[in-house]
Amino acid sequence: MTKPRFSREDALNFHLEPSPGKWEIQATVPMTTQRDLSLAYSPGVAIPCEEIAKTPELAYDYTNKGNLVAVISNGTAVLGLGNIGALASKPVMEGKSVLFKRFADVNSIDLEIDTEDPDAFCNAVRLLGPSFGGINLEDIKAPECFIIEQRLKEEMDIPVFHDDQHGTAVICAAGLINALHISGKKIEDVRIVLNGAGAAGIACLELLKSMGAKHDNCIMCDTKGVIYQGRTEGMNQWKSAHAAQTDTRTLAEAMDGADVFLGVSAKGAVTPEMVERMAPNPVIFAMANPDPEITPEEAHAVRSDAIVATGRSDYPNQVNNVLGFPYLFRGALDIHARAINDAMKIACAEALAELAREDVPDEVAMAYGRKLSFGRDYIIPTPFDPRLIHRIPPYVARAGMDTDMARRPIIDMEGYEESLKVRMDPTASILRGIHARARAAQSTMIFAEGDDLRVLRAAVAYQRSGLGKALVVGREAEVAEALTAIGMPDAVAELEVVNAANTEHLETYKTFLYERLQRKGHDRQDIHRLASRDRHVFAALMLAHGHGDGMVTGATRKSAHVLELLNHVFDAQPSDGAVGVSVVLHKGRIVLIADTLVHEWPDENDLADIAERGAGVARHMGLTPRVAFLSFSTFGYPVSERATKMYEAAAVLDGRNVDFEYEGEMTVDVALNPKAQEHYPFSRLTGAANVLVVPARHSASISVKLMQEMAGATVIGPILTGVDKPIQICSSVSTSNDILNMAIMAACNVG
Ligand SMILES: NC(=O)C1=CN([C@@H]2O[C@H](COP(=O)(O)OP(=O)(O)OC[C@H]3O[C@@H](n4cnc5c(N)ncnc54)[C@H](OP(=O)(O)O)[C@@H]3O)[C@@H](O)[C@H]2O)C=CC1
Ligand SMILES: CC(=O)C(=O)O
Ligand SMILES: [Mg+2]
Repeated sequence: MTKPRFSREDALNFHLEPSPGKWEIQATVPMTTQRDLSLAYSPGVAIPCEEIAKTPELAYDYTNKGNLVAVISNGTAVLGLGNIGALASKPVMEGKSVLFKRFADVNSIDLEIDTEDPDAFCNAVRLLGPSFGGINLEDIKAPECFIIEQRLKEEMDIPVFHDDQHGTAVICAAGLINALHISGKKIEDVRIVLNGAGAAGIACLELLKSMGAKHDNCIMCDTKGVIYQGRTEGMNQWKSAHAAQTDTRTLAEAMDGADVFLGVSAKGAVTPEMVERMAPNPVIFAMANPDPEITPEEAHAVRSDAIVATGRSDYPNQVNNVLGFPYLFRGALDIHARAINDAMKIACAEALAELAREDVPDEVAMAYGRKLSFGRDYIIPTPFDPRLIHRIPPYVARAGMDTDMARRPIIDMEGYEESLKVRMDPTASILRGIHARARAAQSTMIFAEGDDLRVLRAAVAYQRSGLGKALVVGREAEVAEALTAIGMPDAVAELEVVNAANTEHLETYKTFLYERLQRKGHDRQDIHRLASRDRHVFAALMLAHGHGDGMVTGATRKSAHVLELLNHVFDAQPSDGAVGVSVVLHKGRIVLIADTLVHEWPDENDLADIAERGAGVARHMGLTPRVAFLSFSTFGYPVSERATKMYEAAAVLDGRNVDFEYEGEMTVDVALNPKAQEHYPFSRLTGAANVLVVPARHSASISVKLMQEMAGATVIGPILTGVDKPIQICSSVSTSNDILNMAIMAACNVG
């Protein structure tokens, strides 16, 4: 079994910070003035109430019902953990809610209902109907889940969808369509063994049979073995429907010569011996969570011809319902569906299977750090594929419309697909791309400030996330003590601690430093002190000598001071072409601001350099650069001496033949707002600028910090560019996550 890339405490901390749990609620309307209050609440709120009372359909217009799904569980079959109860299931349900938001912009709330009685459960859910556009039932054990879902579907006029049943079945079907495509077999001919006759198992087999699998070719097993005709022990009506006419009694016997194994049972239920006896090119979907029935390593060890999938994200071929429910509900909500029917499920499965067979665009490859192409290790799209959101819901919506499920059909399908494309926050995929590139680079990262707890957490996270090796500069005993104090004693053995006392390179470092500084007033004693006592200088020396691929520092000292120290080892002066670029992420927008670190008062030539560096960073991040030189005037008005260098900088670039758009001078609102740009039809910008070159370091700092404090923007940087090696300088208020982000920037050398 591959070791998870996180520890128990990582998982607990993830749920504890920044606030307990995984989501919170935000208002979408202004709530500042007396007027806001009287519109949002009494008396203004009475008007939409009256309208909805007259025309219930208007609830989709005047409330959040139409984009709100409840994830509801009683905690009786939580992943493969079993019946752990409603309260303990809450982390999974909160997780499902945030997946809805992240992947399909569906608002979702988790509700845990503390009863195992189907009647009580149904009553509770049915009465909640008016609040939601759909109900996602989750992790409710069989056979109660069948009764519950059936009854709620009859009683409610919105989609009720038990994801463990149908979500799993849809993804399993999509994966199987493609796995059989590769193994050259037909669904009508294959012998299928399915282990786990619960919610997921029954639904998977039902869907596959409706797609052509033959009843006589399918054997279903549970904890008692094969479900055969005439068996009485541990049976129910749903299992009986799939009872096979067979002499086999155990899973092992059933697997003999089988073409397909589908597991929705429990960890380790399948042995290598069972897999060994399967037919040529066997298909093995070991979908139990969190641990599969058999690992891909174990299966491949005995059958190199096997096509293997699991429910996990850390192996290729993740057959997990996360690929389905966000898009099924997106499509259903967008037609104000009454239900999610079989046609919509099959449309989803076919669309997913088709997408995996298509050429994978570079943006997906970039997000995964490797090129994916249809084959044994890529039979199903990956969950972070940005095409899913605009490719799958239209199929679901159309199938719903064709089968009379839509209260409000979509008229302009093309427009709908376009609206889905811009619906998701593009910054997420950009950050993911950078993350994946860092992972592919496997850089050894030097964390200079090993005495700082935030830095230690970031170093541990860097290494445990599989991004590469983390070297921490500090004293061994102090690092060990600090890690233990923050509840990470396991990390002591994982991290390599480096210092002047334990390196064999100190003399080499000192000689190098003396050569650089001997004519700048430093004697040998100063050099010794700098190299062996100053961790910023020591870390920079390691980097300069190739004893690490990048470095992160600055969490404990002011960045100007750190930059001064780094200049002892590297050439990072304004005259050397060094530039600091800060990345501001807010409400789905990404804007780079420069120079936030190096040039105090740049002239027009420096500003042109800064523009080029900024454009370079933008390109590295996967953006097409559009540079604006900012001022408080736009194209010469109001006239001001201070704006001169900003339009002159654009003229300097004219002479450099650069291959990106730039324009200036202009105010920041003109730069960022294409509507405002319409007043200047001669402008060379074809859209909102994404690289803002500001007149001086103070204006850079003010704008970045204002965005951070007032708007709550995420800021990465300043990213130091134009220096020989990847060095990133964090700010002293950085969190461990900010420091990790800087390490990731250094690792994929965006500077
Ligand atoms: N990859 C994915 O997307 C999904 C994976 N799953 C996974 O599938 C599993 C089952 O979930 P769900 O259907 O909701 O749960 P249920 O409780 O409804 O059903 C579990 C079924 O598995 C059977 N079972 C349990 N252990 C074994 C075993 N060792 N050998 C054979 N059969 C066994 C049970 O048998 P019996 O009837 O005899 O008690 C029962 O039929 C879980 O691990 C879950 O995480 C579920 C949904 C989605
Ligand atoms: C993925 C999922 O829903 C489960 O394992 O239960
Ligand atoms: Mg589940």
